[in-house]
Amino acid sequence: MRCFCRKDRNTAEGGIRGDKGTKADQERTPAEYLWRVLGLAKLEWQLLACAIGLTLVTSVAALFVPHFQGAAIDAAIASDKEKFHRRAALLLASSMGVALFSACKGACFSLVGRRLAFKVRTGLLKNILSQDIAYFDSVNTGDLLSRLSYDCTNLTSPCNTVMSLAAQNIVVITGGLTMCFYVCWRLAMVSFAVVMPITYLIKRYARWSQTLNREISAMLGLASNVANEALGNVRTVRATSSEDVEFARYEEHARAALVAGVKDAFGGAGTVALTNLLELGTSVLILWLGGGMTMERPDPRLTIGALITFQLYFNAVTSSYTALSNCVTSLVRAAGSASRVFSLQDNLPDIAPRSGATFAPSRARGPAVALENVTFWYQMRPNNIVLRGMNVVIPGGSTAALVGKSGGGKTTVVSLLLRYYDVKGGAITLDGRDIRSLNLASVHRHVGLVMQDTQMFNRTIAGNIGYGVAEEDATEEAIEAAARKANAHDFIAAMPDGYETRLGERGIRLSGGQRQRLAIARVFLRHPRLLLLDEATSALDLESEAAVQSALDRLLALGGRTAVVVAHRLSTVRHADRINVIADGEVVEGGTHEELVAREGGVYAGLLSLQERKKSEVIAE
Ligand SMILES: Nc1ncnc2c1ncn2[C@@H]1O[C@H](COP(=O)(O)OP(=O)(O)OP(=O)(O)O)[C@@H](O)[C@H]1O
Repeated sequence: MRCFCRKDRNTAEGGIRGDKGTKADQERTPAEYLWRVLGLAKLEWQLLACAIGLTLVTSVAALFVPHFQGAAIDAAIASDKEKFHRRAALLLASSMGVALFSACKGACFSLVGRRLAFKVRTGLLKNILSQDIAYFDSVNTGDLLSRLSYDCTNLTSPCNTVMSLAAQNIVVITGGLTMCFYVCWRLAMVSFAVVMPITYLIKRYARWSQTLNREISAMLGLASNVANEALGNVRTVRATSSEDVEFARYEEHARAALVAGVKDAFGGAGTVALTNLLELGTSVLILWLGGGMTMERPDPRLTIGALITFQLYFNAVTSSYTALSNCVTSLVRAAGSASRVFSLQDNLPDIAPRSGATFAPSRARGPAVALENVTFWYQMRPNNIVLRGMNVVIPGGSTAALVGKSGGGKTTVVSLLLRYYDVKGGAITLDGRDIRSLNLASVHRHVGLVMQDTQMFNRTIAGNIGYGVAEEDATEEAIEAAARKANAHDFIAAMPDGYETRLGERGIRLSGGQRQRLAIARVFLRHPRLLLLDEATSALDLESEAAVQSALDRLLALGGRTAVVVAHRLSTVRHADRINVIADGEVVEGGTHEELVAREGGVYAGLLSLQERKKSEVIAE
């Protein structure tokens, strides 16, 4: 934790970060947390009102139990049978009332708690998904999963116990104290002197426990990240026999969480032991003083029944007080988790996905795209200027290629066109309108994307092709037609379950070329106006490349669209209307294939001859 705090906030992992930079993580006090949870609980007001009503009834009924118990004992000592039977019947009725009402009350609070947990969890995931891509560059998935599971549980689990216990115990404490003073004020004055030291002890422990629990959350987040990474890359782990290394990394973080948990457990046990000791000591004191009062002759100040009644009320008050203090402890502890959940839930992304004007490109041709003097760097590497005043003009309906050496900034241009990030200087326009003024969802509706490493979901093939397309457009026929155009139908039809075949996590049950063809089918189904192809064939072997390339050519031949093609292999962009050669974040050359080849000593001509030489070497081999 200390190392984490020492890191440069610009590039450190974790914390809340938007597209424009880091944001302060909000610290919440237990009171603020309580207020916030009550705000959420307000939405369940009918159930909550019912639960609180039942709590009051239960607590009042519980207050009568010791009274009837003491009265019955006094009647038994006085050998008054009739009075004894009446008191015993009242005792039975009040005990049965307590049992019944407390069961109903428990069910109501439990329902409120579960509904709260559901709201917090779903709200959090919704908010995580709307965060800026810059945020995902800086966090690890394990930490997010830990916030969604561990912190959400930690945050909401005290809710139902706290709300249930707080209401009940406040009634018991108020009523119990009144009854204690009513039965014997002298004994009451002596007994309640223990309250102060107990309060102090519990307060100290709660603060310490909060720090420890924040540390546990952070460590579990790190551990979960290691597990997530190791399981996601399990093939690499196996191929390099690194199971022990990954296990050791996981164990290190899990052990740190365990050590903090053990400290918390010992601290909690110590506080409970001291509190109990104080309570037991006071009980002995009550017995000693009260017993003396019952033995006074000829007029004892206290009957034996009254002493027992007092003792029962005192026990009820102290155990309610301890329960109430535990509520405070768990609230303080939950405040640590609350800050991790609510700070993320409150964070509005810098790039608002739902605001802005609707984008509607013409159906006849795709949108005109322009990069005007664009400057850009990534938040995580502010010293590495990726684009330095880049200018690219792509007329509507044309195909523009971006080529150049690795690391030049080609994929970054695609990310900016998708508005994963906002430019730091200059502007990107679609049909002359700044992309920042447009509604992001309406832009994405018209974009078809094929990346080098296509992402698939653990759903059926049909579900993957229809991903992100409105249900009415993703009919069986439309999906099959798209798959045929993408050269994917044959291999899909050869599978026993056809279009219903499940792909496994990240589409692991398909080859790279097959995944690419599904991605192309997905694009066919979307009828995009703007096509973005980022190194779509560069990770494939020659045979897969041919199948994918012919599907891509079919895609590019569709009318009414603008295309931006990023390619390593220059043969794939030969027919582009304009080829932009990018180096060090700038366009250093531009023109058609023929124009660029004709340029003596040009970068493109150099790259092309290098690639031709390599190809002929491979063929010769
Ligand atoms: N998410 C990121 N955070 C920080 N730096 C990044 C990020 N993505 C890319 N970079 C850096 O930005 C620069 C440009 O990367 P980019 O991926 O745009 O290049 P490219 O021309 O597409 O390369 P390639 O052809 O190898 O894909 C590189 O220096 C890279 O290290």
